[in-house]
Amino acid sequence: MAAVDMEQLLAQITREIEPQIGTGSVADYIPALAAVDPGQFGIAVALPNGECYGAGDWTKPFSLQSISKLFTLALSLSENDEDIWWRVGREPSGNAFNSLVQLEYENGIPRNPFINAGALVVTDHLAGVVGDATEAVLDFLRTEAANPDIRCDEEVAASEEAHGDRNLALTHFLASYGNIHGDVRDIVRQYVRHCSIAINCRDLALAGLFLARHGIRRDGSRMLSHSHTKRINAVMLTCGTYDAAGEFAYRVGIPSKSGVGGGILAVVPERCSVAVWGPGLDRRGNSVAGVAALDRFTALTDWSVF
Ligand SMILES: NC(=O)CC[C@H](N)C(=O)O
Repeated sequence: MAAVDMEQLLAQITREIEPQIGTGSVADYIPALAAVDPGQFGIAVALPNGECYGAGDWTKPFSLQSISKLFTLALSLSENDEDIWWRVGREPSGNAFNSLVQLEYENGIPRNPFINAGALVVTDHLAGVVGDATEAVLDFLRTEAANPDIRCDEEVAASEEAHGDRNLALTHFLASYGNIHGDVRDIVRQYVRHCSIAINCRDLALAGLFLARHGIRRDGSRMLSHSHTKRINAVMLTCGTYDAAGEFAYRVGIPSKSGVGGGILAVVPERCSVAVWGPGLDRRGNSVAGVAALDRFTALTDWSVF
């Protein structure tokens, strides 16, 4: 698709979903996120050659939140290290992202890396390899987006840590099964800090391009094998939008990972990565305007994995 077409397409999508912007409710269990103006919306598309197009508030930073789970998983697998799959599964949970109930009857092995329990285990695993999982994610995002200014929003991190009983409970519970190897408080802190990274749609789309390029990074080096990339995309499709993944696949049809900051990173293998942001969430925790925009994007381009 020619450059000018992509710009027109994104402007058209932004116009079409206008009635959805500002609907839904902002995440209020993290007080710093509750203060975000819900009437914002941005979309960016990055092409495999590195060109990037956007519309709306696409250069305005928002809280990465659960989308960071995608980067911790990719970084964990990047050493050709499959050990993580002994500690976390690959099945949709059918439960809320921060649910505790499944963990006990599944003996401390979280269903997948994209629910909080699974991401806490992945953070612990990555920390064991690289030392600090947050720094590893920041370094990756800065390099792929060519933006050294990407930072953790310390106010969001402090707010989340101050209201972090559930994540602490999950981590202690995982530790009781031997599925956390580091210090519980330190792992929760690293997890909260990579969730609290502030990023805009442009930088996020660029950082997600490796998934559209079968594991190749911005500088041409290979981060993941073709097969590992395909598998991450598969887990995104089946588990990336919490317990709405079935409906999301039906409506949108491309691998995606959402976060309660209202962002969604989506991938069309070989064609593009797309980042959308709208802070108003539906009851499952996915951005209302973001899902609507991706729905229009795949309908208008006819790009889908199906
Ligand atoms: N689904 C999300 O985006 C949740 C991430 C958030 N940091 C939490 O742990 O609750």
